[in-house]
Amino acid sequence: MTAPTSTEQSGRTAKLIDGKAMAAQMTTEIRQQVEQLVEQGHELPGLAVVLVGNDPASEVYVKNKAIQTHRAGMKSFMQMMPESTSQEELLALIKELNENPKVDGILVQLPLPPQIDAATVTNAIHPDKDVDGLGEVNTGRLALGMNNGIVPCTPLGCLKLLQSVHKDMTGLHAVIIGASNLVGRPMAQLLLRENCTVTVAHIHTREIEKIAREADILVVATGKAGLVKGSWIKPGATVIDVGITRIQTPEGKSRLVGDVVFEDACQVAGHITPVPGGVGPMTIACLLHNTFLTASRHKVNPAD
Ligand SMILES: Nc1nc(=O)c2c([nH]1)NC[C@@H]1CN(c3ccc(C(=O)N[C@@H](CCC(=O)O)C(=O)O)cc3)C=[N+]21
Repeated sequence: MTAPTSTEQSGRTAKLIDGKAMAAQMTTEIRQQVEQLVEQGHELPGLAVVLVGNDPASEVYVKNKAIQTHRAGMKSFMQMMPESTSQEELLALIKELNENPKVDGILVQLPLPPQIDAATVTNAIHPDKDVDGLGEVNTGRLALGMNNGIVPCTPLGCLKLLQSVHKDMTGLHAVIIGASNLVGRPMAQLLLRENCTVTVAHIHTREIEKIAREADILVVATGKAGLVKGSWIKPGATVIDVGITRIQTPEGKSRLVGDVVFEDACQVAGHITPVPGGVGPMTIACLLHNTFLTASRHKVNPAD
């Protein structure tokens, strides 16, 4: 890459990390693996997605997951439940899905209505069908550095995006902004496993801008649109933007933005993921990957 000269006006220096293309490639590979499994006489892998309530954004995501599941040649089971569903009713459904041999993976779309405790529900999913990797067993395996667990989809997608830029992350300083169970914490575990020096910054962190600027790898997962400005980024850093917020434009339309001010960050970063087209599609591709993984374990090595 040639360095931009001072005469270049809006010299976008950052290279885009194309999550959409990587996800499409992964989906094609999974489809081929599914075909091999079927040729060996096994049934199609099946993914059950449970949606409670009718949040329009969640409905879009869940439908998208079903479309991608079919694209990978796998079976999808959609379970829509009303907003008023009790925790007992949801737990009863999960028990049924745990026992159903056609179901290899179970995902309960978050967030859940207030009468339902997300942790209780997540832990009710059998660890071998926990394709979100959010239950205690798979969380524990990741924390212990074991490689027989299921890794949560979004952090796994972020890792694959990072690996497309960095062959070896040993010794790099990775700063993660956001400490959620869904993204920040498992991301920290994965980057530790890659021999990074890991800092997790969160809502109580002091001098967060200064810490962010020390990052060779900056993963932002706060859900706060435009939190990270260009000035927060070390020149040449790799930036992974996990946030997705739908905002209204002055023209009365809506568009998706990330947690990073994209245009500004492009002037400073070395590599950056766009929103949309970055982490989102990789999250779904990793869900398909996890479903294929659990299906192979159920079907090919049922004793393991
Ligand atoms: N149990 C559970 N597991 C999840 O993995 C989970 C969840 N609950 N609840 C909600 C979040 C959100 N999430 C997304 C996945 C894909 C896109 C995605 O494909 N985004 C596209 C744009 C989609 C659009 O146009 O709206 C993109 O970024 O290019 C976005 C968001 C998974 N989540």
